[in-house]
Amino acid sequence: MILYRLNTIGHIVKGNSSSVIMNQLRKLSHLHLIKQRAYVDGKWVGASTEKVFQVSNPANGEILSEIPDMNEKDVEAATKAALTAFKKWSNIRPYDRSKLMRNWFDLMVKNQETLAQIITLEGGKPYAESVAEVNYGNSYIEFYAEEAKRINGEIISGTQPTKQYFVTSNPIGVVGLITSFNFPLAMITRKLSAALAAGCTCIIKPSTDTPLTALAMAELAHQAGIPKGVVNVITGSHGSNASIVGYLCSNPDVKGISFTGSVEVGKIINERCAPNIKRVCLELGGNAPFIVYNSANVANAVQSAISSKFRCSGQACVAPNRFLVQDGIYDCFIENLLVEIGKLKMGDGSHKDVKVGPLINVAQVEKIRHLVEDAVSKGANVLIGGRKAPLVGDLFYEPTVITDIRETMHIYREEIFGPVISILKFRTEEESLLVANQTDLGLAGYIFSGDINQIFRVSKELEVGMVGVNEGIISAAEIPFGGIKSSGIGREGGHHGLREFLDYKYICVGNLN
Ligand SMILES: NC(=O)c1ccc[n+]([C@@H]2O[C@H](COP(=O)([O-])OP(=O)(O)OC[C@H]3O[C@@H](n4cnc5c(N)ncnc54)[C@H](O)[C@@H]3O)[C@@H](O)[C@H]2O)c1
Ligand SMILES: N[C@@H](CC=O)C(=O)O
Repeated sequence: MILYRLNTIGHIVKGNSSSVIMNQLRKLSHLHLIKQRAYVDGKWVGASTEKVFQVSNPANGEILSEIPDMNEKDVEAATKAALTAFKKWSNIRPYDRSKLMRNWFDLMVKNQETLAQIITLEGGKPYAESVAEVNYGNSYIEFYAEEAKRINGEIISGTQPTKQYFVTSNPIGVVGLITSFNFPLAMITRKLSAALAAGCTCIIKPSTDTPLTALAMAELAHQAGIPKGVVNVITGSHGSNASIVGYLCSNPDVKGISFTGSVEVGKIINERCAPNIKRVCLELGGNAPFIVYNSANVANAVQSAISSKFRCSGQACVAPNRFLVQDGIYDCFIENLLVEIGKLKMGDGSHKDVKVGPLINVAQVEKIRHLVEDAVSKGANVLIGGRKAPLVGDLFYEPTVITDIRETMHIYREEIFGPVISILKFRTEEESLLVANQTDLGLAGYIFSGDINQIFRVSKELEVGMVGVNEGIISAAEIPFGGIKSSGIGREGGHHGLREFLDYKYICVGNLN
């Protein structure tokens, strides 16, 4: 029998190894971007303790890889590397930063199929969605490679004739980028590309559930010629997250933290960063209303509901959470919705025709189960689904529609993050706004209406950072993505996203004649 082991740069080679899962490595060895090491200072490294943790495929539980379970000592090494690299990276010509980012973009495009396969393997989303994520994620690299050349200062016209005021834009320094499992590529490129363009160096801490995509991206950044120490990826198990992230938040050499994840962890990060007055950008959870008014095009509203709700099995921060449907079209909307849901095939995302993959882990499945059971116990009606799908796999939950949602139910206020459509009927526009805004969260909101006056009125009143009008997919590299209320602080994407990684410096030249 041929045995395989990892060489010092994390590639699979023939030889003896006791720590890796041989069958899986053999099966995956054609995916040359699957790594078993973290990436620090331009090198592929293990944890200082040599501890590892397993990454598995949520569709079938198969172990995909074992990767380093790092600790504070490992993060310290990454921080030192990023600090050393910052001196050079922040001072090279923006055109040179742009060129290196463009090289990275080209390699990401060239390897898009392998990247998409890795996303499906570790995250479970249907392959077509993974390809869409790679394209979407790459668009941030392309966008910010161009923006890197346009980070300009200002000359301000003053009232005092003997003084001239200048403002320069400068990178804030080393930054920690901590990301969620659900978009393992795009949530990183959205942060990393803006940070690199601004001249910052980075320590990336990908989700414990989906670190392989991040490591594959690091390999391509390495091949693109991005200098050592500029991009570092550290990995950790669920048990190590608090200490790894805690170190990044409290080390004064790390000047900013950009976090994408739950409100719960976002609050911890905000608290940990406060003593050092550290810059934070928090992209947190949502509770999006999806309001369908009587004048809406129902066919469009139904198609948009399907595409925005079932993307990543409902595990998207901007996924609609509460469907508010006006009484005049309520029956018609539901009838059409059920027909479309009946067409959705559930299964392993690597199989053709699968539209709904697994949830990421047992905790997520249990959360959905509890939310639906609580709603049903308080009077909600299940029209379709409403249960786990053990015959498909342990982490599958059936696409579900429940109606008669009330304020007392947990599902009314909490982010569902699963394939469950919860519906309320309303009569007046005033009532719809009252319900839509009755939440602490304010990420996205959707309006379906044929009345232009209503569209402007409701867009203005919705307490959210982003509004989709007659449209369920609103993300793009060039727009400011982010929320208000407890959904976060700051924006990612567009020229706005650069500001999270820049400081202004005002220079006054005085005593001029
Ligand atoms: N607003 C946005 O742009 C956006 C985008 C994607 C996801 N999200 C939100 O992310 C959440 C789902 O993602 P998730 O389950 O990966 O979130 P999460 O908060 O559990 O994890 C996010 C990151 O923090 C790490 N982490 C987990 N527990 C930690 C702890 N105690 N201390 C320090 N770090 C910890 C994780 O490993 C991961 O890297 C949802 O609420 C979703 O709405 C928001
Ligand atoms: N789906 C969002 C990320 C949140 O999950 C996006 O489109 O960027």
